Amino acid sequence: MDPLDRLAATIRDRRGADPGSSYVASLFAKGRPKIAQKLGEEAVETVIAAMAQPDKIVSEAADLIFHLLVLLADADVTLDDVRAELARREGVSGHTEKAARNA
Ligand SMILES: N=c1c2ncn([C@@H]3O[C@H](COP(=O)(O)OP(=O)(O)OP(=O)(O)O)[C@@H](O)[C@H]3O)c2ncn1[C@@H]1O[C@H](COP(=O)(O)O)[C@@H](O)[C@H]1O
Repeated sequence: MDPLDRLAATIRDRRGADPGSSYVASLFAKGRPKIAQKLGEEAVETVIAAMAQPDKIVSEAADLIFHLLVLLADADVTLDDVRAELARREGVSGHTEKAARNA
């Protein structure tokens, strides 16, 4: 199994686990606003790394993706849902999509 799918499955399995022994369960227990806040913080940290600390980009991107997976699980959205959306967009330039939206 792809490591991302494995991580997503682990995160799903943490629903209802003990928040004292699982960081993911502690995020679920705090609720979506806290999960969304953490995702935003990790996004900002990734941006800062990109601009000023390029050696930290990989680690910050991993934190970002991890917290995105927690948010997706909390919202009952699967990686396959996201893959399907990306596949739907495949081959459509962002410029073309924007022009169609604004027409
Ligand atoms: N990939 C990760 C992962 N990446 C980052 N983190 C944690 O995410 C947290 C966020 O970083 P911060 O510096 O913002 O943490 P913090 O200051 O403690 O957070 P707050 O006090 O602000 O809530 C840290 O505690 C990291 O350890 C992760 N925690 C867990 N995983 C994976 O999730 C699995 C399940 O984890 P548990 O639920 O803890 O068993 C693990 O086996 C790992 O595979």
